[in-house]
Amino acid sequence: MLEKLPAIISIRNLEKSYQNGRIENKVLKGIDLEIKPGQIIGYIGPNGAGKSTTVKILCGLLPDFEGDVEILGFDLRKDATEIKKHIGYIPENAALYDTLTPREYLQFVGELHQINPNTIPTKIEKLLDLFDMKDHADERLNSFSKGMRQKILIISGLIHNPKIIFMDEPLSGLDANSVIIVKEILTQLAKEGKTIFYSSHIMDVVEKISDRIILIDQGKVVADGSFAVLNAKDHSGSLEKLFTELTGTTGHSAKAEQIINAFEN
Ligand SMILES: Nc1ncnc2c1ncn2[C@@H]1O[C@H](COP(=O)(O)OP(=O)(O)OP(=O)(O)O)[C@@H](O)[C@H]1O
Repeated sequence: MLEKLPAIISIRNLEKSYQNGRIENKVLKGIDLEIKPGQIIGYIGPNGAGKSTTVKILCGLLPDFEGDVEILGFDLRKDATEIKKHIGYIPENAALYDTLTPREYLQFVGELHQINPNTIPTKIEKLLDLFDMKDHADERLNSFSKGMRQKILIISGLIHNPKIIFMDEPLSGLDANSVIIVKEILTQLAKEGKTIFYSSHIMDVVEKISDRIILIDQGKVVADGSFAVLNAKDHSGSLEKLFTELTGTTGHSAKAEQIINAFEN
């Protein structure tokens, strides 16, 4: 069934380099992916693997890349503005307008997305209530904790009902109840046909919510499949173990001991 659906995101030979002075740092070294609609894609990899770079490219924030990307049938190079209408981006941290209140900020974001201004307040009210933020609706954002800011960021990424939601470590700073709510929201959104591209280091969440897990290391895809399929190949038992086996970072207790020794001696 899923095989027959056209890809909602199609990535061919994606490459990206950063120039650090005279030195070129090639971060993505040929990523090929076809992503079908209505799935939660867990995008994982070690620090510096190129996850945020991929997400930023797909959201049209880094136009300088090699390869071809099509999103919703639009060419990312030519039609980034059209694509941006249909996607939501929830980064780990983002600059919010600190002097605004959540109500003002979300109204502004809603209007940028050209939602009918009369319907935005009802939407905001509902979303703030769901995230337990109603009591803070008229306080300035500069007084908010990290988790409270993250909730506003999540709402602002979803307010225009995007078809594809890109999330880069979105649970950062959220308390246990909020994490459960966001996990539930993502599952529901995928059931409604939304596609979620979810990049994170929190392995147990990725393992639980993802229909498909893509592991990248040093700019290349090193594993791709559902957890059940990947686990059947590897028999690691958990995504965390699979991650460490495939990215070659074992011997953690010896490393911890070396670090402690380095401080003590
Ligand atoms: N603006 C930039 N200028 C130069 N180099 C960059 C820039 N952004 C990222 N890099 C480099 O690109 C590589 C990949 O970074 P990226 O943020 O995509 O990794 P990541 O997989 O998201 O890592 P993490 O898990 O630590 O967030 C790193 O080596 C990083 O130093």
